[in-house]
Amino acid sequence: MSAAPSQDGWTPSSWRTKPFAQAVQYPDEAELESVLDKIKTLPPLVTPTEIDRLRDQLAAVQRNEAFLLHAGDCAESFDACTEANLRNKLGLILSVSLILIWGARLPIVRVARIAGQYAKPRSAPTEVVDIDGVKTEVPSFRGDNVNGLAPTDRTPAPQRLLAAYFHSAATLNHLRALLASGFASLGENHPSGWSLRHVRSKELRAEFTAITAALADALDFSRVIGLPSSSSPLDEVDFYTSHEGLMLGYEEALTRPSPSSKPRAHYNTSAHFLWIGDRTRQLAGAHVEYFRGIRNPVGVKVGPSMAGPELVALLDILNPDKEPGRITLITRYGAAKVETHLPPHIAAVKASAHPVAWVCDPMHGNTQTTPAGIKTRHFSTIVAELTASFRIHAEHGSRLQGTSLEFTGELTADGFSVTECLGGSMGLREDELGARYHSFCDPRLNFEQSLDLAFLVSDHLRKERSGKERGSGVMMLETSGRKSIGK
Ligand SMILES: O=C[C@H](O)[C@H](O)COP(=O)(O)O
Ligand SMILES: C=C(OP(=O)(O)O)C(=O)O
Ligand SMILES: [Mn+2]
Repeated sequence: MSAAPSQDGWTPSSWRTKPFAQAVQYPDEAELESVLDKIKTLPPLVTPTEIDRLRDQLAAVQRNEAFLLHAGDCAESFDACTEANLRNKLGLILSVSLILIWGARLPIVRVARIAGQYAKPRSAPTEVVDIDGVKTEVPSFRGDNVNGLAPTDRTPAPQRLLAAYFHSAATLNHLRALLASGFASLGENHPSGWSLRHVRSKELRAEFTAITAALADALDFSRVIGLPSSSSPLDEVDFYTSHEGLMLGYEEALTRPSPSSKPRAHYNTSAHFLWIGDRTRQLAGAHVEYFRGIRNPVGVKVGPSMAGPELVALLDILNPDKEPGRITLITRYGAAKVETHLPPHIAAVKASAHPVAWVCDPMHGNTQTTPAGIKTRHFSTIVAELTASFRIHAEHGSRLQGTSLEFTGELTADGFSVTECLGGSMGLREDELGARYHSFCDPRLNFEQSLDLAFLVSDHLRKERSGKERGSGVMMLETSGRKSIGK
């Protein structure tokens, strides 16, 4: 167990005296406190040992010895917590990480937005919806742990926090069981659960199969010549969970002192990694106060409204001891703004000598609404921000060390992927968005689009490794996806 940094005045509840952005107003505060008291008695979902291991691995990301894949749903829902969905989601994150390993020849640190990603900050506190033909203003949907998606179910209900705990526990239990049963194995037990049976593109299937076959071959070769190795880069796979730390009452209830460290360190045991959203990162606010005291590695969303000095002030509060592995900066400016905002942020952080992992979230700055009122993102814009981020880091003597994506491996019963983002190799069109739009909040890349993106990033990392790319040109900017991966 690692030593705790000094925490002057911090307690798991010291956030309660600070201004709270995106606050949820419960009609019955006493009921809320009684639900939180119950959660305080429930067992932790993850352990300090796992959390410390992730922090060490993120320190390796900061040293460019690993690459971070942070990905999953914008908002999980209780109803989507099914065996099929969890297999498909785990399958996608493992597939994408294999593709990245192939190109980068680096370990991929997998941190999923799963097993607790239920709360959503919103741009507007209310929205106008149609209820029985009448335009009615109702509170916005804030995620399954706050209120219901149905317009008539928008009153925040404390019992939903308890339901979130149990859905997180069920999710985590199933993921751990799948991984312990060889779900990630590339060997003979390779389950079809994360094969690409449903992917209709022959090209995608062939590329992925070639990679897994080559990896299996390499592993076989190491075995024959007697190198110690596991049977797969994904055996005994490290897989971590994360969510936005928004509902601080819930986070406090799962914040537990580690028995073995002196002074006592507090761990948020609801997930390995938590992040502060772009809407709740006020220096004097409740979220920053809470986050500064926990030992977990912390993500910070960095949007276009963040000023350089403010970013450094935030780092000073969250990581006063400049501890490696503690802070991951997740930049999300939008393709049109990255050029303006990323360079000064790189310069400010460099000058401060704060160790950080730089990660690009190419999703949240690139949301658009179609004329039909559907929230979507275009694959090409996502690629554009990611491309620019790789290049800008290289031009400024820095390095992009990971990516944060909203994607899902979720399939319909008849084996079709969701239709929420435009473009990609399947060339998804605006008039097709309605077909299988299942997201409760932001549009996610579907299985095929996620593989498209993985091949692009993998190819970039491969070229960079072999010295063919020096940070310019990088990934191609096609609206319809990739050409073919490099050999
Ligand atoms: O996931 C991020 C935010 O919660 C989301 O983008 C907000 O969406 P909104 O602008 O529709 O409120
Ligand atoms: C709310 C999110 O993003 P941001 O805070 O960057 O808008 C998110 O990642 O779901
Ligand atoms: Mn989102």
